[in-house]
Amino acid sequence: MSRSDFRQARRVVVKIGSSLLTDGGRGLNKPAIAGWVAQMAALRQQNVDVVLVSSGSVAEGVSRLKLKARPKTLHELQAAASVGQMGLVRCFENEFERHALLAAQVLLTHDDLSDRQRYLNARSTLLTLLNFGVVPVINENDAVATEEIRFGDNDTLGALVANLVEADLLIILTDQTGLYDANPSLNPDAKLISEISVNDALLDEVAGGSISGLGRGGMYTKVRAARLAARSGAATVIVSGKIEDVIGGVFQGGQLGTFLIPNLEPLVARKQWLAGQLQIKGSVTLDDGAVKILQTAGKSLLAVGVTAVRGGFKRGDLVSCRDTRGTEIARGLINYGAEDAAKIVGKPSSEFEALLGYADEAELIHRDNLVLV
Ligand SMILES: Nc1ncnc2c1ncn2[C@@H]1O[C@H](COP(=O)(O)OP(=O)(O)O)[C@@H](O)[C@H]1O
Ligand SMILES: N[C@@H](CCC(=O)OP(=O)(O)O)C(=O)O
Repeated sequence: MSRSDFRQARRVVVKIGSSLLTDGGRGLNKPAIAGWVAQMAALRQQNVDVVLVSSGSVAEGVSRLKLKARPKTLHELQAAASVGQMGLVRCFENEFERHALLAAQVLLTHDDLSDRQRYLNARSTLLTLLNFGVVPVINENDAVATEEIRFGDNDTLGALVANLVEADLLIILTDQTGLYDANPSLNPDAKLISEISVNDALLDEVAGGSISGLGRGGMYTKVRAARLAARSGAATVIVSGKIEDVIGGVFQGGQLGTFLIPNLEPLVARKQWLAGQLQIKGSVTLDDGAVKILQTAGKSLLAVGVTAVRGGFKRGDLVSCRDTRGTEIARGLINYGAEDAAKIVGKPSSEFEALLGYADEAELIHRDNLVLV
């Protein structure tokens, strides 16, 4: 993969760090935010889906509450984040509105992405927002995220969101030009790394922590995020948010910041990621027509093509799709639990509501969540 491929990206996650957003802790940098929003709006104009992961709630809360320093206790941090998040969303909403775009606040905790059912729910919500042309503005749900369930840094959250929505590109905007071969805040001779494979062991040596006291992870969590994002095939660029039209420049393949090259093609990566995610919890038997459609047309699996259901799986679990001889054809994340799936097999989605009393997705397994074996 090379930078010129970024132009083909259909879905981009932009992550903006605390120190940038709050201008080194001096309160929200509104002119800069206006600039990034304009750049994201330009991507939307080109029909590229944009998801924003924005930090800054704690830093903005500290500034609004006029605290002298970032609080140390968790409850004070949570209170500061709650105050600051108001400022963040107000600012983003105003700015997106100028470009006739709707934004949506989505606050996530680690649990939301590790629990299969909530993972699927979060995914459906985000994809639905993107279908509506809305820009989701995501942050960690700091008010309730206790130590055990924290992502802690938004680089990790950005990468998990990139996995969740299967983004092609993760752009991490920070206060440095990119990743250097040593921390440039401490070493004036440090040199910028323009491109490097996410697998390169050098990364483990050069990526240090944050020293500003505003951000949390430094380059260490950004490198880890790039590796996580690469698991579903996304490329990552770590770049300064201060460069003019930085988002557009990266998207056009400009030599900006550090490009962390994913090690696998998106499709292969996605397949491995899905397969490696979980244990198989059950199986569904497909009729010959459904087998053919899955194998040749890359379509979603509909209940109408399923003849039987086995196992005690829940919504969001990984199930194996087998032909009538029992040979595995594909595996994927199923949208209905075993009990409900058994009620709708062989039926068109128009009958789901009458059969179940509710209707969720029209597909039993969406093609994005399905990999051929
Ligand atoms: N090798 C490196 N190259 C660049 N910056 C580094 C490196 N190692 C550590 N850093 C630190 O990482 C910081 C950026 O991360 P962080 O403060 O968490 O910002 P953000 O809020 O954008 O996530 C830089 O300001 C720098 O001090
Ligand atoms: N959720 C926290 C962000 C954590 C954080 O500081 O992240 P980052 O600046 O990206 O290293 C907040 O909004 O303040």
